[in-house]
Amino acid sequence: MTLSLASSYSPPCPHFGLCGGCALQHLSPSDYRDYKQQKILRSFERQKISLDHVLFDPIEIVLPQTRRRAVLKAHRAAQSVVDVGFYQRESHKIVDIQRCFVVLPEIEQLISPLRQVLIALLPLRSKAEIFVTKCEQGLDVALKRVEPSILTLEQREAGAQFAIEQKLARLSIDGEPLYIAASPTVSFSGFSVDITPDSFLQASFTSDEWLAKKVCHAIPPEPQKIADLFCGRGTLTLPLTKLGTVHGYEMDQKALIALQKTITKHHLPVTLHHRHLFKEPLTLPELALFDVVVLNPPREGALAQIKHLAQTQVKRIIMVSCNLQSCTRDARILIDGHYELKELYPLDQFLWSEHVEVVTVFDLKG
Ligand SMILES: C[S@@+](CC[C@H](N)C(=O)[O-])C[C@H]1O[C@@H](n2cnc3c(N)ncnc32)[C@H](O)[C@@H]1O
Repeated sequence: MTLSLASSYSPPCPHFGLCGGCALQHLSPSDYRDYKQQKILRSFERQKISLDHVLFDPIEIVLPQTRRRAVLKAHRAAQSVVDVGFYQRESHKIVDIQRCFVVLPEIEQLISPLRQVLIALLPLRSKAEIFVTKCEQGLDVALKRVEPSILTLEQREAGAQFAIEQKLARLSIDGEPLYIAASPTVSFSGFSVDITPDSFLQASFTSDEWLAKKVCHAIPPEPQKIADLFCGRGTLTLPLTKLGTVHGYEMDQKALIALQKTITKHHLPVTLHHRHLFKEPLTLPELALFDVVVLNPPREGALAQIKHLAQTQVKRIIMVSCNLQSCTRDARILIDGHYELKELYPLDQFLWSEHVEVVTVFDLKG
């Protein structure tokens, strides 16, 4: 399918075409679904991976107004003018937005008050980034690239006043909390985990639940010894504890400390390991200790780890990938090793973008 901005479907967002955020909003819902589905098929074809005998579900598309995090850009263009929004496509010019149809309504509603408070906080002609995350206690807002030491007492008071009026959970400025009403947490499968403004999180609560459901469903029924590689703050680790004992591997220390706090509080059967899995992937003897390996690497995939995994006898490998290119490359290596692809579940968690998330399930051959 060719993409053209002259498509007859009318995009809902008034900023479409200028804002770089939602490149595919001009496609009708059915064309959009076909486009994503074809994109997945083409990626697997490129690696000559047949999907003929694979359980391949139709793509699950998240609803608009469900994204729980936005990284907004701001620019104080004049004395009383602050632009707040996203970059234009292939540009560092900010589109000053009034509407955003992907984020949660409460994040959209914060944009206008944010614009007002930034008039007080941002020096003239300076720029900032604003991380807004929905947590269990409200919104966690972090301004970055604003030097906190140069803020006057009046500016700090304006910031705190804004946080109180908007009922924020926390407001921080370049890593320094200016106001904390409650320590922000996100709940995975009913377990609350501390977050920081730059924590890795899946795009929405729906994504957490959908991914956890697909991964848990692919775990065989008898109690399992499970490795969760690239475990982050436990989006998958915590739901997996209902199905066996889990070993989580991750290189982000802050994420591990937050997850350990939750594990200890609830006496969960999880052991965490601080590990750089690109430099030091799990070895064949280490992998032999597990019945199932779950991995959810960053965009570049997990080449070094996959090369080891392809040679193991682990019964099942479940891979959650956010990049079709690295996903299919790594799938090809597993298939050239001891594994066959059995199941493929796609998730469209970044609505109207080119991204696709996929869960793939591999079983040991024969
Ligand atoms: C796509 S996220 C998945 C996190 C978690 N599974 C989740 O669903 O929230 C990838 C994770 O891999 C971690 N990571 C990135 N590079 C890594 C490496 N070389 N070794 C170990 N962990 C790494 C990141 O810190 C991040 O938590």
